[in-house]
Amino acid sequence: MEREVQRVRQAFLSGRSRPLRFRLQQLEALRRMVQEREKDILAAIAADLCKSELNAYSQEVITVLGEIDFMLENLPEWVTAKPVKKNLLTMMDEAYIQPQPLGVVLIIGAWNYPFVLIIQPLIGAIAAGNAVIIKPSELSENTAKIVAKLLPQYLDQDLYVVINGGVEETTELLKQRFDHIFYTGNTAVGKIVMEAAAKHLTPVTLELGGKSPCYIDKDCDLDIVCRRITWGKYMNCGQTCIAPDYILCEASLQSQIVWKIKETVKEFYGENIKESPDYERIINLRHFKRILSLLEGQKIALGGETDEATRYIAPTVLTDVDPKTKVMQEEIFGPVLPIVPVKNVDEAIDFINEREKPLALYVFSHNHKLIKRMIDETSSGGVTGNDVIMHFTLNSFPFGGVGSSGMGAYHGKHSFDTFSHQRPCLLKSLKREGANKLRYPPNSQSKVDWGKFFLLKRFNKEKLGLLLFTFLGIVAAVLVKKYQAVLRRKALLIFLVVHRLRWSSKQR
Ligand SMILES: NC(=O)c1ccc[n+]([C@@H]2O[C@H](COP(=O)([O-])OP(=O)(O)OC[C@H]3O[C@@H](n4cnc5c(N)ncnc54)[C@H](O)[C@@H]3O)[C@@H](O)[C@H]2O)c1
Ligand SMILES: CCCCCCCCCCCCCCCCCC=O
Repeated sequence: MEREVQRVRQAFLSGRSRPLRFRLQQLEALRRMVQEREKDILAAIAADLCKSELNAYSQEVITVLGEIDFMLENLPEWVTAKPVKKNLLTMMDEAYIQPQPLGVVLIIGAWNYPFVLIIQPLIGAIAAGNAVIIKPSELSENTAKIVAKLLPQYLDQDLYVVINGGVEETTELLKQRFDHIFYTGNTAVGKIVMEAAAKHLTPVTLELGGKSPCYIDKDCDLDIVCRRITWGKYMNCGQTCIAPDYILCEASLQSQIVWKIKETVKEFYGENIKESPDYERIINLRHFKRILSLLEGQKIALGGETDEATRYIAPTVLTDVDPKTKVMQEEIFGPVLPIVPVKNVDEAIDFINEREKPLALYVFSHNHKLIKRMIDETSSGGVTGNDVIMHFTLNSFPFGGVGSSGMGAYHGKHSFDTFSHQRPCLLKSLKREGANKLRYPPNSQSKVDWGKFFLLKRFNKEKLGLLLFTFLGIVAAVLVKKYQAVLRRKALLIFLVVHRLRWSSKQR
């Protein structure tokens, strides 16, 4: 493992991942890989999650292709150094911020969207000029294998490396030194990753999970609300990090919600859900049993049917759920939707704020003010009002959690920033040493006063104009009387002294 990381580091140190042309070419090659090997990729995702290829394409491949195109379009501007505002002490210097790659990045992916969750951060890491080691989830083994097979056929083989394996391999990998670790998965392992990273002071991005609440106000169109919630909750069989985890609403709305979700389930998946190509299965037996244990002692208002052999759990709704029960203590990550009755929006806000900060928050209402209030008075990674999931699709948004749902963010420019160091660069001349005497010892009150003037004085536009005018006058004088260098310095000095004295007297 150590040798593999060393090999990738050597490749990074060769400098070839840095030029813009190279980054664009690698991103184009990645796009070619996705387009040319689409069938293999979709078959792998389909095998891992019992997912139709159409769904695999719309949930994973579209996002990846969109992200590559967005990077290709914007990268030339993002890599360009950006000049910054200067102060009086640096006004003659060059000052800019230059984004630079961090070095060798480790990307650890989760199984639930096994392709997009490793390829989307990879796109950002390549765009920012890094070398990358990718560790796909071992639970989605078909996708892990196809990615390990295809990437070396399209990308630089020493800069971008896939390492497959389980907990043992990841643990070994985490002992190595990286320049950034990007982890997607559950919060408990997130802590393990952060602890390992701390040993090398490696920065981390943690894309974690949590219980994402969904508040339904009585002032709304329940038909539409329930259709949108049904889509986001049962997509990928509930195994989506930003799926609505539970509903908060007034008790009287529960029966209508159950009825409307029931009707929508029929509309989406037909009479026989098991036969629907659009309804997936639980990833493995451990998760299947974990989800079943959440149903114990609950009032099942819809669904509840299961089949262990195929790891099928029907779209399920629980009503009158007690917040102290197990289903409300952990992230469900399955097709089970508890409804917790609350008296009103105040109680819903308190309920959310008494718990860990979620990855997503959803609120449905015709009342725009109520939605705004919910946003202002709670915290979560992201919010969608009157819909679910959709904020994930907008690559101008930073996607990530807050508090126990994660730290850092990615997508679009935010990925580029996550994998870049914003390096401040100040380029001075070896001339004009006279001005520097101010900061050299021995110090004196007069020097401190000058320092205050240079660093604290704010020039408004008028004064800056006057300064520029004087400066141009001096330059003109210099041109005419080249030999009168002494005079030029004196003129500047007089101007500055007058200004400083006026400023000091105003301060007193
Ligand atoms: N925020 C997001 O973008 C996002 C996306 C998807 C999933 N998630 C969250 O991830 C969770 C589901 O994923 P998961 O955690 O079951 O995925 P997982 O089991 O695939 O684990 C994630 C990664 O962690 C590694 N790992 C597991 N145990 C480890 C250990 N002890 N030490 C080191 N590495 C270890 C795995 O090899 C894998 O690569 C949910 O909580 C979900 O909300 C978050
Ligand atoms: C048939 C055309 C469909 C058009 C696409 C519609 C948008 C689909 C959005 C799917 C988003 C998938 C969410 C992935 C979340 C991954 C992170 C958490 O697990």
